[in-house]
Amino acid sequence: MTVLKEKHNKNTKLLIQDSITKELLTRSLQYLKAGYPIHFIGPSGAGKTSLALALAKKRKKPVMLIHGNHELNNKDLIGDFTGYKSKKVVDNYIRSVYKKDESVIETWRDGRLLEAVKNGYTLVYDEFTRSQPATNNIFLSILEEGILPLYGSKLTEPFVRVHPDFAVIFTSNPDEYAGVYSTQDALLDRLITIFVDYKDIERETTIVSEKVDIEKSEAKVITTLVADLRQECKKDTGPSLRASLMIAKLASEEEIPIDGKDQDFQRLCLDILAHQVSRCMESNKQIKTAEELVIKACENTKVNEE
Ligand SMILES: Nc1ncnc2c1ncn2[C@@H]1O[C@H](COP(=O)(O)OP(=O)(O)OP(=O)(O)O)[C@@H](O)[C@H]1O
Repeated sequence: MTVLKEKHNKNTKLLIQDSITKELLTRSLQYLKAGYPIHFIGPSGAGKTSLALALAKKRKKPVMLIHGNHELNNKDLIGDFTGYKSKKVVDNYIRSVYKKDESVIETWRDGRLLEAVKNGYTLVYDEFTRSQPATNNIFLSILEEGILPLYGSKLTEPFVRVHPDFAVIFTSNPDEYAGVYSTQDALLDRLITIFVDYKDIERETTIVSEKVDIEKSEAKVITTLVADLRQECKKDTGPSLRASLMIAKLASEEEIPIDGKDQDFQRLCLDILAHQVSRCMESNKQIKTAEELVIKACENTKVNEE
């Protein structure tokens, strides 16, 4: 017999604002208001993008989102000619007179950065160090001179003035992460860089229990287990809050008991955590060692009713 549990639809997109997060958002908003760009840097899954989006929302201006990647170029940022529009008028109203007027014009589409700069939007440039430093150079003129140069765009005006309401929030992973470029000092020098680290177990537990339909004591089992495994990894690597949220969501939806001794729960933890933990291992039996660590961490868990 299946017992149907009543599930509440929790908002998985919601940013849980504990006092530390609230204070950080308030400070950052003040810096933005004073005209300084914010840069959240920290390990994967620490909550930088969520913070950046929540901060952008607080400005109550339209938000433009750009994701860094090594193929991003000035055409994506400034804009490009997308094709041609032609117009032909043939006038043969009087039979003895034949008049033909033909014109072809190129059609231009603004890039995301140009649109944000012109209209005073809040730009969230997520993982900006995944774009090539040369691409990001354009931000030097925006932040220093308050202009967006229209390099190589064939447009008649050489630059666009930055709208006074324009603001930018960057996020990035530290330099040692795979696939990121080091940022030019000149750009970093113009940003207020705030380190966003993993949260402690209490804060992660509150987030997991607020976002997923499980008890706080159950959320704590998961976040403690994940934090224990994170200890096995070097600084800034290892499983994050994202892994805790995945385990909690799947256990809740699949009705898997949150019990470290339960085989289904162990299987779920292995699937979500073992590969990530194995990447931190130096032994030549990485995956096996990681799996053993995950099972050990599961078996060490205890549910305390709160
Ligand atoms: N304060 C919070 N409240 C609710 N959820 C949060 C909070 N902080 C982080 N999360 C959740 O944790 C997960 C990871 O957050 P996010 O994507 O913002 O991390 P990130 O630091 O940008 O990671 P990456 O560097 O991998 O892009 C997301 O599912 C996000 O919803």
